[in-house]
Amino acid sequence: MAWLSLKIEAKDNTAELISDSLMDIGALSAIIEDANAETPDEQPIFGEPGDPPPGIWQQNIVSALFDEQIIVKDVMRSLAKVTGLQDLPYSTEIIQEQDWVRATQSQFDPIRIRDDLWIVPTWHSAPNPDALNIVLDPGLAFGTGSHPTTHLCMAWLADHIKNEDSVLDYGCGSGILAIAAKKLGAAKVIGTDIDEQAILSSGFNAEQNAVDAKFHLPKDMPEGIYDIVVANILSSALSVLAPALAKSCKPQGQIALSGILREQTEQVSTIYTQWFDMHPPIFMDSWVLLTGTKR
Ligand SMILES: C[S@@+](CC[C@H](N)C(=O)[O-])C[C@H]1O[C@@H](n2cnc3c(N)ncnc32)[C@H](O)[C@@H]1O
Repeated sequence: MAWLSLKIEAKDNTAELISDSLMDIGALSAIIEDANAETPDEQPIFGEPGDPPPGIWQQNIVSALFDEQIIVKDVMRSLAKVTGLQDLPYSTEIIQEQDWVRATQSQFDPIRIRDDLWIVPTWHSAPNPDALNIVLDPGLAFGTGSHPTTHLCMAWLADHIKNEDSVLDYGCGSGILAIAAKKLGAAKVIGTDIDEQAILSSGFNAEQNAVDAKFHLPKDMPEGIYDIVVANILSSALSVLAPALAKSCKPQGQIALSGILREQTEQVSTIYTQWFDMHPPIFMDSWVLLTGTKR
């Protein structure tokens, strides 16, 4: 058995119309991807809950899967009729049946943060069984460890957590940073996220790693003040949350902030300087980690 993959180039204001229309025409699936993915022009979009729908990139590829027997010219003709869009550039490819589970799993290898700290998908054996291994399945919540911001936060936690520290993970996603914090020796770890799915995933992942960390929606958070506050959220949220995050950090405690693009370094750092002595930024690809000590 084989399928036909049809890829259509689309501008930002037509991608969704094309994708929906392809499903109406009989596609088995249709997805929208950044046409500049994995190039320097890639546009990072997190799609945070509560944001206006970020939707779509400026240049998109709409990828649809059809039965191999489909006549592509007919599909393109129907698409033009339904959408009013003529002469859309497209390409096709025949996809042979494969073991989809294995194909998906093969995209996720263990991720090395340091020699002694790894993120290991559940179906892999640990490359270094003596390391601190965080066992994680790529799930619905953000935080598989492959993103530079997660990597930056985790490496920083590994260098700074002391036994008996209390840690707040603000925007916990999959719970990866909270779990790392606990495995690195923190005495008490709490995570929060506005996304209910993230709270569920975090709890599940903590259990899978046999660590005791608690996760709550912001409205259910117990009062608390922490030695370390880590927040890997977008800079807009970090700016709004600054007074609350500062209040959650003990005097002489540390804050670690990421989700910030290089060009936003100055802007975010200036806000946090009100409460923290900020340290030199640490960069990875287009991203930055900002850290500071509470005065
Ligand atoms: C970039 S992910 C980080 C996930 C994980 N901590 C990591 O480092 O990989 C950001 C998370 O912050 C959450 N988030 C966004 N805005 C928030 C807010 N105002 N309060 C709490 N969580 C928020 C999102 O739902 C998302 O799960």
